[in-house]
Amino acid sequence: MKTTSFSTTFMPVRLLPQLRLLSTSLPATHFPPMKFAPTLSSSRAVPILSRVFPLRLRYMGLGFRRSLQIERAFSTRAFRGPRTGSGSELPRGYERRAGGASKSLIEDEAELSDWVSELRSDSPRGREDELEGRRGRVRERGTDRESYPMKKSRRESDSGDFGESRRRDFRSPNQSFTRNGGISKRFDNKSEGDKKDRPFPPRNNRGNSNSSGEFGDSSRRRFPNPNESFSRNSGISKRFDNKFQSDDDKEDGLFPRRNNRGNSNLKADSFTRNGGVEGLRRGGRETGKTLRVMDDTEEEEEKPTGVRIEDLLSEEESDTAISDDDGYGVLREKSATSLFGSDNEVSVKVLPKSSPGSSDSYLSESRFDQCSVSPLSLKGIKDAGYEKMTVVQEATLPVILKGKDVLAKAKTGTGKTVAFLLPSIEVVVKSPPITRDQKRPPILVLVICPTRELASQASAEANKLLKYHPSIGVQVVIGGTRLALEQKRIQANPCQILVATPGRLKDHIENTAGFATRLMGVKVLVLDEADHLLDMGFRKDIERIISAVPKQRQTLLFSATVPEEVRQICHIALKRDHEYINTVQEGSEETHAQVRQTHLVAPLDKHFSLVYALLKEHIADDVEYKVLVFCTTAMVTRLVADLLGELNLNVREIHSRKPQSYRTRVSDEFRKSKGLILVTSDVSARGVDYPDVTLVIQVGVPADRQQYIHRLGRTGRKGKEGQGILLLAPWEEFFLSNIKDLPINKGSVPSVDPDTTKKVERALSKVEMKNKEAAYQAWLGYYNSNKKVGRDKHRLVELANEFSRSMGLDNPPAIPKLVLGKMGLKNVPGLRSK
Ligand SMILES: Nc1ncnc2c1ncn2[C@@H]1O[C@H](COP(=O)(O)OP(=O)(O)OP(=O)(O)O)[C@@H](O)[C@H]1O
Repeated sequence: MKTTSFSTTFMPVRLLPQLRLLSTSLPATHFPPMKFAPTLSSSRAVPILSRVFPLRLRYMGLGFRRSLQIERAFSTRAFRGPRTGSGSELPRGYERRAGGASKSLIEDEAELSDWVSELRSDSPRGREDELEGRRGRVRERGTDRESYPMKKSRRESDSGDFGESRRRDFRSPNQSFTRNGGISKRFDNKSEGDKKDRPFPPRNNRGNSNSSGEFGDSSRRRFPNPNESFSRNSGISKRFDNKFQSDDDKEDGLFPRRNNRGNSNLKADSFTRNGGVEGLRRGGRETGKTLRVMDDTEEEEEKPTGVRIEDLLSEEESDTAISDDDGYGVLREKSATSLFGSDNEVSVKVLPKSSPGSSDSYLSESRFDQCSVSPLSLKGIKDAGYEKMTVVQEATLPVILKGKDVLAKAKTGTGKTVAFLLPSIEVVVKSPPITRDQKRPPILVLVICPTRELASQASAEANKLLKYHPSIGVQVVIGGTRLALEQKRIQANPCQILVATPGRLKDHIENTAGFATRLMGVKVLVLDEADHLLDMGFRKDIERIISAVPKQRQTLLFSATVPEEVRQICHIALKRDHEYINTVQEGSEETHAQVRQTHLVAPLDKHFSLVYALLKEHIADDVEYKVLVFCTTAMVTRLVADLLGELNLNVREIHSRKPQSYRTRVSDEFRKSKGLILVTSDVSARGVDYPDVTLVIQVGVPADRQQYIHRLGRTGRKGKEGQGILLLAPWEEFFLSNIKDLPINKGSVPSVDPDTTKKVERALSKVEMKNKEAAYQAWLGYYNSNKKVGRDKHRLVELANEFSRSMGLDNPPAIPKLVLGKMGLKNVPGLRSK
């Protein structure tokens, strides 16, 4: 193994402070003993290459690896029943380890095109959401990126923007709903009656799980009446209250004739949580770790440009491998008593494996007014419709209010945003108010989110909580708009709380006068979706941001997934004595029990028809359907949305190639709508809080286990019922080993009748050729970066051409030679170049 010593010779001067930061925060005693595997690289190209190639460090706990196989025979009925024994046999004292999925670091072709450019320009890059803004800047700066063919097609395609929505059914926009902000506190019984052997059991009796009668009257839920209008109440952030007017309202004839989802039978026990110590979610202390470069499921990848694994690791990362134990800060169990007892440390109690009745409740018995937050915040909380704390709020609030750094893990849709915002607001409340003569008032709370949607959502939630704090301002900087406009806005509207995406924030640090000074006031730094922000795609930006805020601060890291890598590197942001609060109960999965998960394995050429058939079936079952279809890349997303639009489904699309104004509009619409399908790339995978999503379909292999969990987490939020389907080709089945501890069942592939197949083929023939070409190229890029699929280039090209045929193309589209070269695919038989 070749080792190169780390040298600053090649290091840009501006990176030196970050290195200092890293080195001072890497005490040798901070990590458990580990086998040192990687070697180091000093090249400036390394961070870029490390994003280009899907390599990640893998850490593995000693001595335990879950071996339980979940291979229950699956019929479409099977997953409706209770999931006993589906992977809860974890020995005490162990936290579940993340699976060893390889992560594709090229999330979509935007990224692909950017890394192609990076290889030319050596400029740093972030991930999908950030990329779009940067592309804009790059264009402004006049680089040659425009020459990249995919960009060209994007510009062309974007021009149609929302008007391009073809013949999609826009019935929902004319409707606004009455939504009571009340919190759902019940699960609904799943009806076992009326079962058919199909992947989508009818949603009879589901009830809409809104305790205060949201849509309670089923007669009002007859959605197909496009003139029906509802009023909408709280529970939805202000920002998303804009009315969206559709341009189209066509009948597609796909709506069901029935709506069987009446009020539910309640299973209160499974939903409300006993506030006693018994009810608390706890995590066990981590034992030693072994650093590995790869896990069982991974093998050394073939690197197209001949870069070795060791070349992709930085010295900082390698250093972590030789540190010792106790690098994770304090892992303490929290109990409800800690909320109200002044300073007393809580009793430590590890819950046994999930027990009936405590499995998946997200609300605690503790009320907000029982804890020490300011009366005005309490008023805001009340108006937002929150009374009891969620489990993660109960567990983290007292610790954060004490000023401790926290790394918190809690399932999707369980209120993490309020968990970090509320105590942060309290810090502002206790700080001196901004005075008029302060030219550059300090930013006291800085919240970083990986996507624009998420940042907007967090700032909207903050505004809700700040309703009675008129002197506290929130601003959001997310890119997608011209930097100059944003500069003006943040200068004109002083704020103490800033919510930002990393790339745009970094831009402001570097280019906005006085901004860096304002950041020196930061008292609380929050990384939402922390594991994502700390992975290789964002790491450099995050390090830069951390170096721009004071060392004396409180840092909060939140996510639904905290893989070992993050535990290992969280010292980048957190103090040594931080607390790791894991509210995912020992023995319980990281996904929600009330979300039925299925995987279907079918040949690639059947996927389009299957997606259509699955959607049709779901729509027929549930008049209030609200579906997210996740695709591997932005261009594949566009293709699938085009296809479903041609098939007259009521569909929207969202991905990084859409302008921000469009993304915001579609996101708002989907948040408010029912009877709508949103086809999306991973811009919607994390954090986005769309209420009442009934089904999440993931088409093709997700980037990794975490992404699977986050995507699935768009349904089943706040304890509601939901369904997830993962559609894989046979050669993608390897991914299942990464999620084998989750309660996912094998589904029987529905048969697609010849008429449907023909209908889909006809619809595909109407999809624009350039969109198919772009999808093909993007598909190739995505799977090329997957270390399993991309390893065998010949096979990869065969599969890509299968994908091309599945789009109805006789010949695979030609790809620019330059792109093929950068993908390491030059001269691979079966590819056409231009
Ligand atoms: N105490 C509470 N009581 C009831 N509802 C709450 C409470 N706190 C937050 N919520 C609501 O729960 C929903 C989910 O919250 P949030 O989006 O913060 O979840 P999350 O845990 O961050 O999810 P994800 O992991 O997907 O990012 C939101 O609609 C929010 O308004």
